[in-house]
Amino acid sequence: MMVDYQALLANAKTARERAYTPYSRFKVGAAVLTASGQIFHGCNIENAAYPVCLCAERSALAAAWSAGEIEFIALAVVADTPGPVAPCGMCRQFMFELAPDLPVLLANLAEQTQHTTPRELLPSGFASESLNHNR
Ligand SMILES: O=c1ccn([C@H]2C[C@H](O)[C@@H](CO)O2)c(=O)[nH]1
Ligand SMILES: [Zn+2]
Repeated sequence: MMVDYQALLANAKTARERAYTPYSRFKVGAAVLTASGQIFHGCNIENAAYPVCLCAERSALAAAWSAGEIEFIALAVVADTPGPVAPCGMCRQFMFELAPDLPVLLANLAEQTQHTTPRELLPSGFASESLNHNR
């Protein structure tokens, strides 16, 4: 499937506007294109108990997955950062599990971009094959 990254990034920017960030004031948006051609949005949703905060990347992938859209084509993430936004470690692990080779577009509002994948973002990532119960 040909991916319209400009459109995906525009969706991520729209999602970013919906972020709930009373604590950090740092808004992040994400958009994932699935095999059916649908786009699912994600934004960060914070909490007074800080560790409960949900990132935009996990929000978007969970929205798609919960809708039964488990085949991801591409993911865009955007924030108001000096360069392309850098996903947190938890999101890197989360993305690595569900879609290690998913094309990921990291961007900022000025549309400085970086194309990458979860595998590239999390070298030597922990995966289910590492678990004892598989041996
Ligand atoms: O890639 C990122 C980086 C940070 N955040 C969120 C978590 C928290 O709500 C805020 C500040 O870290 O930004 C994301 O959603 N995605
Ligand atoms: Zn994160």
